[in-house]
Amino acid sequence: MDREILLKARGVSKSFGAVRVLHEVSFDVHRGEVLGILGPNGAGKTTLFNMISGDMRASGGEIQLGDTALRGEPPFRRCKMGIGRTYQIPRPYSGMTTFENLLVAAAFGGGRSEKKSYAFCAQVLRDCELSDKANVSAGALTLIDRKRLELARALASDPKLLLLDEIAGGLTDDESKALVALVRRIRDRGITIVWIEHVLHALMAVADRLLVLNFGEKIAEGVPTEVIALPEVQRVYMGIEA
Ligand SMILES: Nc1ncnc2c1ncn2[C@@H]1O[C@H](COP(=O)(O)OP(=O)(O)OP(=O)(O)O)[C@@H](O)[C@H]1O
Repeated sequence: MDREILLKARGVSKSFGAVRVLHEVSFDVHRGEVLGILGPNGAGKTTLFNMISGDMRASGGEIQLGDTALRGEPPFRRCKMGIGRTYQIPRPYSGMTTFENLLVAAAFGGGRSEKKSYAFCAQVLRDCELSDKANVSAGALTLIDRKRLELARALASDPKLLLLDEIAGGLTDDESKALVALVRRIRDRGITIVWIEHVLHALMAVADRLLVLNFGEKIAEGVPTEVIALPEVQRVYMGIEA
């Protein structure tokens, strides 16, 4: 695998008042990989995404995309720099059609003429198997299609780095397999992915490496099969006493 570092996080911390939710978390994301993030509820996973996307300001530490420090950059600038993300609670414009939602996201990511945006969004729709829902109002989509749309919206901003926040929950086995196949296709197109997911088998099917958080601290990082076999990971994540 190419070991070039696309995202570098060093000592990232976040507190809400006296409550510390992330403590000195450091890791690298290599270009072209899928890094899975595991951790029990409240471990700080989404907060970590908020630090990367700029939705929240870190209390300490540094994050770099390539050679560029992200400190002080607002979310829309980070999006234009190539960071796309999904949200645990999807945020489509429900009154707009699927295609219109993508056009808005593409305009936010920027850099394309209107004509090129149309062609690009049509391609993203095809990739995400949503072409036949292009003119359906986002509010009327089924769960799997809402998840596809959330992913498609992030892709429409043309990211180098895609942050996926729990997109596999609540799906049937077949739907979750289809989602895993889609994540693989996105990775194969050269987009680097960080995926927070509780659905372990989905994550294990595609992640190149895993990082585990517990109480805001990194407790493990490495090859997925080795990481999930660690006694501490078994204890905190799977509730298994070693
Ligand atoms: N805006 C906020 N104000 C205060 N506390 C917050 C805020 N956002 C998150 N927290 C707290 O920070 C901790 C970490 O939350 P976070 O959502 O990052 O966890 P998570 O690992 O993503 O959990 P889950 O798997 O349940 O989504 C939790 O205790 C949460 O209550």
